[in-house]
Amino acid sequence: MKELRGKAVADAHKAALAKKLEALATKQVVITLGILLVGDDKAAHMYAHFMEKTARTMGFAVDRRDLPAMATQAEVEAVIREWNAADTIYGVLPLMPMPAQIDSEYIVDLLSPDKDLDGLTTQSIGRVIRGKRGFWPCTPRACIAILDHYDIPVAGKEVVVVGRSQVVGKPVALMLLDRNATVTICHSRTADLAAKLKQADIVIAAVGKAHVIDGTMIKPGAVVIDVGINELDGHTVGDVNYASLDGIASAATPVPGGVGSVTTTILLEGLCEAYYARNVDC
Ligand SMILES: Nc1nc(=O)c2c([nH]1)NC[C@@H]1CN(c3ccc(C(=O)N[C@@H](CCC(=O)O)C(=O)O)cc3)C=[N+]21
Repeated sequence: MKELRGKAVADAHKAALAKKLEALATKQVVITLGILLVGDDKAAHMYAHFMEKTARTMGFAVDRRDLPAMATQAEVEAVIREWNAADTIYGVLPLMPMPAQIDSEYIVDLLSPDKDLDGLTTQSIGRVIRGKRGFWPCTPRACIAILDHYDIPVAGKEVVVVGRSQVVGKPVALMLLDRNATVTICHSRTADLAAKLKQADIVIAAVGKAHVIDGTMIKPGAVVIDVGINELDGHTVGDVNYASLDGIASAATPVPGGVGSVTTTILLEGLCEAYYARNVDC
């Protein structure tokens, strides 16, 4: 079974991005990423840390705001309004989930769609549905980047997406539909998940439950893209029991070291696109 490592994909995208940034560095251009973290969700803190570190290493500026778990709606809104109006802020990453007292859907839709790098706003989702250019959610884009990097054909293939979240399941299904796959979306109410999975040439696992899928449920030769990032006995594991795929799947992404390690670079590509979108003459 071929291991679809995210690092090779991230490195290829980073190399192309570094070239673009080199050209901008000569013009003393400062491109700032706004990172908004509210509360103490562990995964959100981890991602904010990865994102800030990678952004600074690549030469971007970062304005990171960590608000306490008891922050008020007004305090969170104030940061988004400030960044919407700030010329040097080209993109914003509002980490999810936010604490229960915050209306995060309202916060997301307050964000200017031109700075919505993670494709969370209603307008960005609408662009995905219409197949229009714009900021599509980064994790689905990372899945597609991995399939492209390893030359895995999608057109005409049976794809089963497991999970129907707004940030992964639904957008990735639409993006694969856009590439002429035949897509089935399975979820917690699907009657016979194993039977559906057995039809799949490509499986996108985006459930958020450790090892909910194993090799007995996979068609021999299928490709498995595992979006899950779960804790199990102190380790990070995916939605798929990776070891059980051996001898069954033809290729699969590991967790960690698969999709997760690509999303950071995809978001920073969007940050650079946002700069060019606003400075078309450059
Ligand atoms: N608006 C928003 N967008 C997100 O995309 C988002 C979010 N909020 N909130 C938090 C979750 C979590 N998340 C991760 C992405 C990559 C890794 C990652 O790079 N993981 C590495 C290492 C994992 C490990 O070593 O534990 C890997 O999979 O190789 C982790 C976590 C994005 N999130």
